[in-house]
Amino acid sequence: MSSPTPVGAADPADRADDGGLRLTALRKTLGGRTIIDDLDLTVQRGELVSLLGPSGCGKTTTLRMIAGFLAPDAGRITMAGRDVTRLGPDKRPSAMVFQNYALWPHMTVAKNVAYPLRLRRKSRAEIAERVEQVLGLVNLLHHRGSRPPQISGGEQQRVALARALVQEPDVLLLDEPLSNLDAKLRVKVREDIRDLQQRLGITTVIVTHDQEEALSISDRVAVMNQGRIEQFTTPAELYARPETEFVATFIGSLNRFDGAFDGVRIVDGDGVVGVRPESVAFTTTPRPGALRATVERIVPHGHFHELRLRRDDVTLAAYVSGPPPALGAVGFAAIEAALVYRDGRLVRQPEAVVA
Ligand SMILES: Nc1ncnc2c1ncn2[C@@H]1O[C@H](COP(=O)(O)OP(=O)(O)OP(=O)(O)O)[C@@H](O)[C@H]1O
Repeated sequence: MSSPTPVGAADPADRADDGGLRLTALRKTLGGRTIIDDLDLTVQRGELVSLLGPSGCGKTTTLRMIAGFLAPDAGRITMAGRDVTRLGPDKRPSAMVFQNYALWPHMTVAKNVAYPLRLRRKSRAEIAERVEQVLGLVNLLHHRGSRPPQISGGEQQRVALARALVQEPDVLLLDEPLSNLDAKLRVKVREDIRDLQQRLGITTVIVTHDQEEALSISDRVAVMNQGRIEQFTTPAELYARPETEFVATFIGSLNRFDGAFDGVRIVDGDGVVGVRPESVAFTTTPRPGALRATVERIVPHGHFHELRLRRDDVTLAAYVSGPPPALGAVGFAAIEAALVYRDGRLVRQPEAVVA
């Protein structure tokens, strides 16, 4: 028998909360459209979670609600076990790094970083000490007297990060933190962020539309689609067992066929079969169930090649390591594993087929 929870009593779910971040039944309507719909998400203390999804799926809206810049229409947000749903950004134990960094161009790096502490009326001595400490953490001590326009994009990003960290937040929020950096710097900065996040053990949520970025630095990834979370799991699990057709298509590359899979080949059926290019083996000798196909295109990717194979009106992407076959060569494409979806949901685990 259950009794109603008395008003003001702690929610049992909160007591189980280990101190991270919890979103419960979050909802937001903007311009007459439901942008976020009944969204639940639990981020453990010290965990790094990415919100990943296509443009317009509601990632930034979710992050802004977590930060307190946007009020949800319904639902609850707790941080470190405390309900913060009705608190403004400055009253929450969270700090945000904005996509455009939002630095004051006329202030020095040190003054930018000190800014949130000055707002909180910390003493001069404490401010000086904490600013030095955090500039050390992000390797920017030598730039403490520079102004943002005088330093590089990557350095500006570190100033923005330092300005968030100096607040010693329980929850660190980053909105597309790497989108303004060039490809090479992006990889370095994302590793730096991950490194720092792990060293400080800080609960972190990152918004990104870049799957490689999300998969490479996150403990878990929440894939969003049209205001909902499609799947929330580890990067490895997300890739190996995408639970919906949307996730399978969004993460990595996929050969997509209408039909069913009999363990060796695509057959008639009312589902969708997804085959990763690395699950297609291309050989010169026939194999049971393999499709005779021609190498129509070869794309080098450094340590592997991507082949486009054609048989009549069917094309198939395959990855091969080692020397690629010749263009126009005829061989046999065998499907070694497949993901099968019905009504958009995974119905069968990928399986290896021994020929
Ligand atoms: N103030 C607003 N009024 C009306 N619609 C809005 C408002 N703010 C955002 N939206 C809409 O809400 C949807 C989600 O926007 P949001 O910025 O959260 O998406 P996103 O996933 O972060 O996308 P992106 O990767 O492009 O930044 C979009 O369709 C957007 O047009």
